Amino acid sequence: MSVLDRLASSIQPVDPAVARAAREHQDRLTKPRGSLGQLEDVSVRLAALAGRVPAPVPASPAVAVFVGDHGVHAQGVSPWPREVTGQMVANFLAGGAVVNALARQAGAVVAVVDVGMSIEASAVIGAMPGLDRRRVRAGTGDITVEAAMTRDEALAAVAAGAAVADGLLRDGHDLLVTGDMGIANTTPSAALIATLLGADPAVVTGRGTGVDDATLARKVDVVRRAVARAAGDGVGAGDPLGVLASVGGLEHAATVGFVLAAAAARVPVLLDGVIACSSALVAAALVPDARAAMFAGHRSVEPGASAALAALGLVPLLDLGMRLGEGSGGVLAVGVLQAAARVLAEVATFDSAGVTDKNAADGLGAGDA
Ligand SMILES: Cc1cc2ncn([C@H]3O[C@H](COP(=O)(O)O)[C@@H](O)[C@H]3O)c2cc1C
Ligand SMILES: O=C(O)c1cccnc1
Repeated sequence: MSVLDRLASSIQPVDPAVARAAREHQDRLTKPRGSLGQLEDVSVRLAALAGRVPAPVPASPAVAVFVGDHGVHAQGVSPWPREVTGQMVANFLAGGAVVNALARQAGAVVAVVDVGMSIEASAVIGAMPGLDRRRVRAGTGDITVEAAMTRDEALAAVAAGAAVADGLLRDGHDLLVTGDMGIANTTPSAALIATLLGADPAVVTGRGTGVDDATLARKVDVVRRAVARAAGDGVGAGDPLGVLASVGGLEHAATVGFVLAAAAARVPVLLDGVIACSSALVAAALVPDARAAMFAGHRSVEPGASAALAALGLVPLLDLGMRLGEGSGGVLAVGVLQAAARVLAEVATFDSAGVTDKNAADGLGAGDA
């Protein structure tokens, strides 16, 4: 049985009756119905995922930063050299990156996982204690001319990501967050989104680290060529694993496995930016019920992220104009997700607190207030 079959068979749909019970309980809390906006929806989704009302308040978050390099870097889609992938890995392990600071703020641990660093990137860091070494191959192929990786390599990276999630869950973590590092990885993210959604590359390709107009134009053309090359190889949206292998990245594949393993364990997984959103599209295409475990941490500035979130039916918890990756927008949303769960678990009801409930009398429904 392949890792995908195993994950798919262990992901069950949520029980709509639990979601209804959570919504009814939310509507009895001492506040005007709907006054907590999206927090109410998140609390209902968390309860449905947990299979009980209220859901437990996540107490131990963990972010996994999956690292990979990209052959398409040779096309000039990012101004940053590949070595930066490795240098940032050293920074993560030393606790000095943005994701480390935000994870400390959120009380989250940071796992750094090499699933696809290039030789150039790994050469700059040497032996790195603390790095979780699960490299499937040293960087992908240039997606404008060849598949990023083979299907077997994609499956191996999916398995690596799932194993990381399983390990974190075994260690007692109850909220997972996706993270990524890989210079040029916003390009395969756009290619995944364009292919899976049938979207125009010009609409879903963004500036990544902040490329100039000329580089953006080249990047759109690169994504267009990658999508066309994949189609020429007979790979289309109906074959999500094929799309992942053809135009994705190793950190994307690992993120797919990470998200699916969270869904299998009925544990919420906070998605970060465009790399995570493109990976989540693949995961949802493979196993639609996995969407129940997905929560969008934030709305990345990258246009592809919004396109993917809309297709997934996810509303981001934060919208701060961020465009970093690493898991930064995911860990920043940990407190919001915990707050949503805490409200449903701890706020008194009109009955228990002896507060007069005008909601029903006024005919106010959820969303009206
Ligand atoms: C110093 C530095 C830290 C980062 N942390 C995340 N990224 C982010 O930027 C990269 C993707 O953007 P592009 O496709 O334009 O190369 C990824 O490594 C992503 O994680 C970083 C990028 C840099 C340069
Ligand atoms: O959306 C993201 O996560 C992102 C955006 C720009 C560069 N790296 C990552």
